[in-house]
Amino acid sequence: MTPAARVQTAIELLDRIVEAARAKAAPADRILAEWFRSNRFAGSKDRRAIRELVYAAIRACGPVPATGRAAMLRLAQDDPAIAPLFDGSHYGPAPLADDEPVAEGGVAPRWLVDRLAASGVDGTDAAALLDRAPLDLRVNTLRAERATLALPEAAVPTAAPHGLRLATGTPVEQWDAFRAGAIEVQDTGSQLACLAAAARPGETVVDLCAGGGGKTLALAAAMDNQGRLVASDTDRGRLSRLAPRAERAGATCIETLLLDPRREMEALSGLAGQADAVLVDAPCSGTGTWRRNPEARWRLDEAELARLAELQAYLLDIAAQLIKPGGRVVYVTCSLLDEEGAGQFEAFLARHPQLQPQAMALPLGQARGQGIRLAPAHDGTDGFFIACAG
Ligand SMILES: C[S@@+](CC[C@H](N)C(=O)[O-])C[C@H]1O[C@@H](n2cnc3c(N)ncnc32)[C@H](O)[C@@H]1O
Repeated sequence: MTPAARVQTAIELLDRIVEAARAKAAPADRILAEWFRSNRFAGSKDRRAIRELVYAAIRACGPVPATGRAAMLRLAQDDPAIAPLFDGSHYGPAPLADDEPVAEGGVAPRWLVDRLAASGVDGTDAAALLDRAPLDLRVNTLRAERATLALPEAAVPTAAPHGLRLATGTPVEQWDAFRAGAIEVQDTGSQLACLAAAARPGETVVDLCAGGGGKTLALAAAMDNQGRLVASDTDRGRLSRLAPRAERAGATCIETLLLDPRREMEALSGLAGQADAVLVDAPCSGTGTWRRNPEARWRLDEAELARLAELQAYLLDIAAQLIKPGGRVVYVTCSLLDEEGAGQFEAFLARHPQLQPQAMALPLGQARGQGIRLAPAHDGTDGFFIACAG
């Protein structure tokens, strides 16, 4: 494909991504994957270039752009190599007309920029939410040790006790160490959220919103496979991805538990007052993960944020029922908004005066309310709010 044809393809894909974001339909990654699958003439260099253009254009637009072309013209303001490719060549974009609309730049839609600023995230802190994320690994201590693990490429130790960092795009999934379960791909922030849970061998631990088990596997390693680790979620599809991952990782202490939304305690009743620790990695806006998923900021609206905040409070209250006296609730969201972080946790503590905030020994982050906030600009991790009460 010519460079101009790549730009035109990226424009057409952006049109689909914008439409899907408005309709809360397929995410950008899936739209790209489907296009690549059904257009085999695009070689690996074309695919890489198109993906780069699409994601750079998504990052360059704050609010949802009107069209893919307007989004690409916004990117062209930052990248002087793009405008000359609007040359009307075969398969390329039509030449530029006078006064063509250019999409608005910025970090996010205005209402969301305001919410972030109200949570103390603005200027360079806000801009860093759209940085490109590095590739972080967690060495699985059930299979290997960071100090002695040999990998095909040199990796830099991170602040997380078992963490390593590599350049984005390193094909770790093809490495023997990955196939053997010695390493997991996991952002440093996620690893520190698991560290905050301080799970120990022999404990009863509930990972209430376990999803595909990214954090469950880290908890199993911290417990050295000794004790009871219950991974629950309401999403059957996500939860079903945990078993093969656990097998690869050699994690044998995990039980999965599928929950019915709004009837969670029916399945969890046997654990009421039993858990040493409950990790609540709650569904959230994901404002801390825009580095990986920049299009998420086009999908969020105020009603959705309010729905998520209500669900987070509800899940925290379930966690409070599950811990035994002296047990702990560890609350995590990959969001930088106070309504999903410090404010949410403060309200939880107010509803449960028997619980006190607990100190967490984390090597990164800044205090925010009764917890700790990790941020791309300050910590080089995804954004997270992490807090513990017991
Ligand atoms: C942030 S994700 C969890 C990610 C996961 N812990 C990991 O590390 O890979 C939030 C999860 O909460 C789940 N969830 C949503 N509503 C829930 C509910 N009522 N009870 C339990 N889990 C719920 C979602 O299905 C989703 O998997």
